[in-house]
Amino acid sequence: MFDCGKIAVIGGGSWATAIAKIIVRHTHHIGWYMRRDDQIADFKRLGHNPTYLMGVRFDTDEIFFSSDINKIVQEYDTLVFVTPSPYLKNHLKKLKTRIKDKFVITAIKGIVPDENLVCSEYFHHVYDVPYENLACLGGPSHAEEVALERLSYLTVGCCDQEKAQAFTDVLTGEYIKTKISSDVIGIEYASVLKNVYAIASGICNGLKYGDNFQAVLISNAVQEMSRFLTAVHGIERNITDSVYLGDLLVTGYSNFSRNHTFGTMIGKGYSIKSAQIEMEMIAEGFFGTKCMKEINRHWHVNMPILDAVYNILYKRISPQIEIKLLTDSFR
Ligand SMILES: NC(=O)C1=CN([C@@H]2O[C@H](COP(=O)(O)OP(=O)(O)OC[C@H]3O[C@@H](n4cnc5c(N)ncnc54)[C@H](OP(=O)(O)O)[C@@H]3O)[C@@H](O)[C@H]2O)C=CC1
Ligand SMILES: O=C(CO)COP(=O)(O)O
Repeated sequence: MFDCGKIAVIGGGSWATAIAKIIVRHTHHIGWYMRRDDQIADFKRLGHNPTYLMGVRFDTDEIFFSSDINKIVQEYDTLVFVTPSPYLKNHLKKLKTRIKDKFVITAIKGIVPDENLVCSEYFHHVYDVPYENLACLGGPSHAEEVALERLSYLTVGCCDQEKAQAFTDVLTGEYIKTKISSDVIGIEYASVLKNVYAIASGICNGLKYGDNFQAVLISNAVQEMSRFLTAVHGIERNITDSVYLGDLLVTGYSNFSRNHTFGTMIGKGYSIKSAQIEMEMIAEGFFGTKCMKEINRHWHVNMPILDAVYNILYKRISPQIEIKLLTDSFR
C-alpha cells in the first residue's frame, strides 16, 4: 500500500492555506514553503496566515515553515504545489534538489506561461517526474468555504490509482469528500477553462445580462469544454462529473469566485489593471485565457467563448461588441 509519507504545501495563498488545514488535521505535521520570511514570522506569531483566510487557526508546532524551497523538497516526500501558475516557474528555478522521486501533486488551476503546458506535463517534461508520480487536485472548492468547513467534494487525478487513493485518504474527513480519477490532463485543462468561462459569465453579469442568458452561456461553456477535452485527450469521461461541470458552475456562479468578480468588473468598464488591483487576489483565468488561446492555435477546436474573452482582455475589443457577437453564435 502506497504511503504519502511526509507532506509539504508549496505556496502561501488562500488555497494553500485551506489545503494545509485539511492535511494537517490528518497528519499533525506538514512542511510549508512560503516565499516571504516576514509572512512566516507573522504566521508563527499570530497562529494564522497573516494575509489569507485569517480565520483559520493553526497549531504552528505542527508546521515546519521555510522560505527555502530546497529545504522543503529535501525533507518531504509528497509536495502539493498551490502557487498561482504565473509564479510557478520562478519558485522552481531555485530548485537544486531532484524532485523526480517525489509524489508531486498540483492544485494549480492554470497553465505554465510561455511553455503552454498544464502543470503535470511541465513537471514531467522539465523535471523528469514520471507520470505515475504526478497527480492533480480538482473539484468545486472555494478556499473560503473549505475554511468554513462547508461540505466540499474534491477529486484526485493520478494514473497510479493506489497513489491517488493514498492522497484522498489524507484529505477525506468530516467536511471533505474525495474521489479518484485517472484523467489528470482532462481535469487540469477543465480547471483552467472553467476560469475563462467564469470571466465570461462575470463580463455578462457586468453588462446586465440576466440569469436566463447566464444559463445558456454556461450550457455552451460545458459543450465547448467537452469539445476541447475530447480533442486533446480523447478518453471516455463524463463531463457532468463534479470535477468538470461542478467546478465550472461554482466558479461561474459563486460570490466567492475571483474569476467571476474580475469579469464583472471588466463588464462594468473597469480597465484590466484597475480590476486586478481591486481584486487583491489572483484571477487565474486572465492568464489562462491567453495560454488556452495559444494552445488552441494547434488544436483548432471551435471555442467561441474563449475567443470572445481573449478579444476583450487582450485585444481590448469592447465587451458589449464581443458578447453581442457571442450571443448571435449561441443556439
Ligand atoms: N482560492 C481558491 O478558492 C482556489 C484556488 N485554486 C488555485 O490555487 C492556485 C493559487 O491561488 P490562490 O490560493 O487563490 O491565490 P491567492 O490569490 O489567494 O494568493 C496568491 C499567492 O501568490 C503569491 N504571489 C503574489 N504575487 C507574487 C509574485 N509576484 N511572485 C510570487 N508569488 C506571488 C502570494 O504571495 P504573497 O502573499 O507573498 O504576495 C500568494 O501566496 C491558483 O492556481 C488557483 O486557481 C484552486 C482551487 C480553489
Ligand atoms: O477554482 C476555484 C474553485 O474551485 C476558485 O476559482 P475562483 O475563485 O475563480 O472561483
